Amino acid sequence: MTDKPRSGGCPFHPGTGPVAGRRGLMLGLAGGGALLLPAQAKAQPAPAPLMQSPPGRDAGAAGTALPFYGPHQPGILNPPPAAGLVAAFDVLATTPEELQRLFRLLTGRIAFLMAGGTPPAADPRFPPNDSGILGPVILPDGLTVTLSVGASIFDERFGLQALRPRQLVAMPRFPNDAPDRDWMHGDLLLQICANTPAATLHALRDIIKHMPSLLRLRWKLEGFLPAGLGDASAETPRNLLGFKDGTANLDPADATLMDALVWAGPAQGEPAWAQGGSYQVVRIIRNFVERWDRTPLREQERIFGRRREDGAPLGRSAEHEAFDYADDPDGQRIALDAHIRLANPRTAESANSRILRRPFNYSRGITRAGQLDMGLLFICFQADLRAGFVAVQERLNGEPLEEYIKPTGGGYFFVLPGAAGPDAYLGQGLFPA
Ligand SMILES: C=CC1=C(C)c2cc3[nH]c(cc4nc(cc5[nH]c(cc1n2)c(C)c5CCC(=O)O)C(CCC(=O)O)=C4C)c(C)c3C=C
Ligand SMILES: [Fe+2]
Repeated sequence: MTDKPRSGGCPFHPGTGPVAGRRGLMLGLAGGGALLLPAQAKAQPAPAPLMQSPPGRDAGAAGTALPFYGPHQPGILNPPPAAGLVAAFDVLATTPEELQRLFRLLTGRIAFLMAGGTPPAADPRFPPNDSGILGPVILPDGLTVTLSVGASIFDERFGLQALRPRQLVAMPRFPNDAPDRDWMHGDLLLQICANTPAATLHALRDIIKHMPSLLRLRWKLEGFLPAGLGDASAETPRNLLGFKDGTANLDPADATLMDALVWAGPAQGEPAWAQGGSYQVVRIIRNFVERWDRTPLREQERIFGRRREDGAPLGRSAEHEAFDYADDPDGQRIALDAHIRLANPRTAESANSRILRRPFNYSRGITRAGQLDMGLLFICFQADLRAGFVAVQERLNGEPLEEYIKPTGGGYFFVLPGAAGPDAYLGQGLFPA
């Protein structure tokens, strides 16, 4: 993580915010617990045990608070935890001033939720201050909330047309797509990730409750990973087609690589305010799992170009073995139209199209035809949308995997730069000082 934690309290609940330290952050809770908040998700000792933890939960994990303040928002470089959802909103604000108020309010809620604390008791004649689903003390549980904007926020409503990130448009339809407009686009997107679904839903409900006149939910999808990655050394999680997904991802610990391929700014021709942001692509991709489960293993592996059992590239012996296609020009080992070969042909030219993937699996009931409605909540980040996602997707168009997948929703968004400190707010650069 490149986020630098700073000291800061919640503007709504003074005294509940974290106190910054170089290596870790201590948070005092009303319930009597003391939490060690790791400043960097990797290279940190295990969080200190809590005196008060939810029954049956790993106390250390529940107490983990990730830093919110810094040049970039959280939820991009830190390893994805077990639960992640995306929620797209239409903005009900009608003036630039109301939009600014919305960004300030959102920032305050996110800073509070990520730090954790005790909501103040309310007069019982009024609605409680908190949903209560996490109990009386809100444990951060590795929560990150990442705020992005869609192209529509730059329409005529708020006078922001000249500030639109230059590649931010409504996501177009790709050849294999079956777009469902009820599950697409949005003025704002929140990506909410945590160790448990309860923590993500708690955060979503808190945010919705606190800004009823400013936001309307447009669509939402909850995702999960078989076991949260927790740290970078954890085993690569499997998708719902049974394959390890994330093996050849960019290394988020490589700051030079992140600067070149993930973080946008004037170097990519973006407006100055966008420095430290990133293009976020969300794709809801249904998997036809009934058909997949009746497909021979050899065919499944040919389609991806990797072994199902251990994720090794076909013809190699280990998941993370370095390789390219120079010794396999005719596709004897890895077919020319295998997913990994099209996605990244490993040529000098395709090096520019590498993207940071951060997908979750999803499962949302059944279709009208009585089939399982599950698949991949594909999420990726890049500094340059055309050079990144669009170039990769165009190479994938027509791939054999398409027989088993159907993209139905999602959108293009731009992750706002991080809030520098407690006096700053997300989206601040969009408004005159
Ligand atoms: C446009 C970008 C991509 C989409 C959309 C996409 C969908 C998708 N992918 C899988 C499963 C796997 N993908 C894997 C690798 C991989 N995928 C992409 C891009 C998109 N995938 C890239 C850039 C890569 C890395 C290629 C490389 O550098 O070698 C793998 C292999 C393991 C891994 O490296 O992660 C799997 C498995 C599904 C199921 C899916 C849509 C439903
Ligand atoms: Fe993929």
